[in-house]
Amino acid sequence: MTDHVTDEGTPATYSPLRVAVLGAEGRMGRTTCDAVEAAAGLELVARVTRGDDVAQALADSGADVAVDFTRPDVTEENVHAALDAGVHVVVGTTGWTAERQGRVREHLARRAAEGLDLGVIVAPNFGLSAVLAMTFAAKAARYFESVEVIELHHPDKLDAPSGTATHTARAVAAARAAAGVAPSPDATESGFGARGADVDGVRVHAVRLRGLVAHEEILLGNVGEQLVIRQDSFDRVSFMPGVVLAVREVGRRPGLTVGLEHVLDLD
Ligand SMILES: NC(=O)c1ccc[n+]([C@@H]2O[C@H](COP(=O)([O-])OP(=O)(O)OC[C@H]3O[C@@H](n4cnc5c(N)ncnc54)[C@H](O)[C@@H]3O)[C@@H](O)[C@H]2O)c1
Ligand SMILES: O=C(O)C1=N[C@H](C(=O)O)CCC1
Repeated sequence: MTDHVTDEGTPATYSPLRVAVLGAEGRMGRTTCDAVEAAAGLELVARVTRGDDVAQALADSGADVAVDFTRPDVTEENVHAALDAGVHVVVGTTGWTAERQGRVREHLARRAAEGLDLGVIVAPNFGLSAVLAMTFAAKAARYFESVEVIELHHPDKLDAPSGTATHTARAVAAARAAAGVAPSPDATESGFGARGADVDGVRVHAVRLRGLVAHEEILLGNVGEQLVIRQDSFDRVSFMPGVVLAVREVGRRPGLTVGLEHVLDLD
């Protein structure tokens, strides 16, 4: 494992950071391969696709960092394979429950006890507009009586609600709980299916529509006023500066980091 990068992403002593992309034939995987190939100081050493042996591919390529854009049902297995191979991991795939995060923390602790400090960054959204929207929403949440989240995505998406909306709702709920704010008022007695998912007490609504990529609105309401925070990713290239930043940073951050806001020092 080598230490390769400066803040600018320019190698101090030139030795490119070797990157493997898992899910390389998917929508995000293809875009990530292009971004890695275009980024200073990064070298794309493996395009790992479904059916490949992840551990073998990482070993054969000598990767320093694996980037996972696969599926919610395989991403945890890929992370454990990468940690076994001594490779840092950047994860964009969704589906990271508290239990999954806990198992990865335990695995990282075992590796650290063996003398290998590895980093894993899990980010439900690498888009700057999305990370800022979540951060602003969490800051605003304590000042409003009501808050609900609407996420809007392309119809080929496998999971609902989105990882971004789940992360947003959890952050909003935590901020309101810390401030002692009561749950959003809701007199609903029937038709609960129309009220969306309940994420830590925050209602989250999922729209799937052809033509969309990834979008989120956080609605905050008081008597006589409303604040709407909205972000739109119109193109998957919007995620790439965040992905490249995480790839450069992950080796400097041992342990599990959940959310790009921590890497951007927005927390
Ligand atoms: N964090 C973010 O900013 C962000 C942005 C967009 C999408 N996502 C998430 O990324 C994930 C992928 O999204 P997508 O639109 O690229 O999906 P996709 O279906 O286009 O691509 C997933 C790819 O992974 C491959 N795959 C499946 N199992 C695999 C395995 N075991 N090893 C290697 N490859 C495997 C599939 O064959 C497919 O090519 C989703 O969970 C999505 O929600 C996150
Ligand atoms: O296209 C997707 O799928 C996306 N998934 C992430 C989520 O679930 O939040 C991020 C946005 C795009």
